[in-house]
Amino acid sequence: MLIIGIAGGTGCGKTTVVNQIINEIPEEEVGVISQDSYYNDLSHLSYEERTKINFDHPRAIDFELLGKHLGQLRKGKPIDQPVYSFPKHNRTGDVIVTHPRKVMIVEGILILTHPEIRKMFDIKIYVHADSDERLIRRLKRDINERGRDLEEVLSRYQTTLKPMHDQFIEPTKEYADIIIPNNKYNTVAVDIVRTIINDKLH
Ligand SMILES: Nc1ncnc2c1ncn2[C@@H]1O[C@H](COP(=O)(O)OP(=O)(O)O)[C@@H](O)[C@H]1O
Ligand SMILES: Nc1ccn([C@@H]2O[C@H](COP(=O)(O)O)[C@@H](O)[C@H]2O)c(=O)n1
Repeated sequence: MLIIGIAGGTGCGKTTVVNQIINEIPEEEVGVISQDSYYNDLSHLSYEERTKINFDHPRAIDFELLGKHLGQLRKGKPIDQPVYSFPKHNRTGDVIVTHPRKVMIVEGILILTHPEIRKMFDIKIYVHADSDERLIRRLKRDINERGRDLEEVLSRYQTTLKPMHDQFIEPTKEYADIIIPNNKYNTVAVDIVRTIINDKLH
């Protein structure tokens, strides 16, 4: 099994890059795990309390469960990947049964911050886009798809997102084997990663 970790700040285009990479790979050959599925279960908190959580700090992630799941996949066992709801700021209680594949891609802002998780990746990729570009993308996406408004996104950006990005996320670029510049769609970089994967598959 080849496990590829894809990190980078919010809105840099991780999900988009992953979708471009797996686009032409048969479903039974590749699997995707999103770090967002591993936000801590916050069912013990009220909705109001959950809105105040710093979701950009490594402590917000259940790395223990993520590590356990990656270990199970390596051993050829399927996992129950939790389903996350951004509008509810919590796990939904549902799971997606994720089967081990020859290539597993793990994507998320904080996945390279954790030493044990980092060690589990055969290839580490960091997707870079400038912070103004990421903020614009995040605004549009969170308003259209994640049930947020302008005030929510900007206030989260100023209070937690930007400081956490500078403190925890951007520094993990140094661990990357490959850095993908993604201010514009980068088809060349996507093709290179696809070639590496195809090499593993055939
Ligand atoms: N290279 C790009 N140029 C313009 N928009 C992009 C690009 N990559 C992604 N987007 C858009 O930006 C938003 C955030 O991208 P997404 O892949 O969800 O980022 P991430 O997973 O890193 O948070 C999405 O609406 C997506 O369509
Ligand atoms: N309830 C939540 C949980 C997380 N976020 C934000 O999501 C971002 C990470 O996801 P990407 O797809 O953008 O990589 C992160 O910056 C958190 O602020 C949220 O808004 N609400």
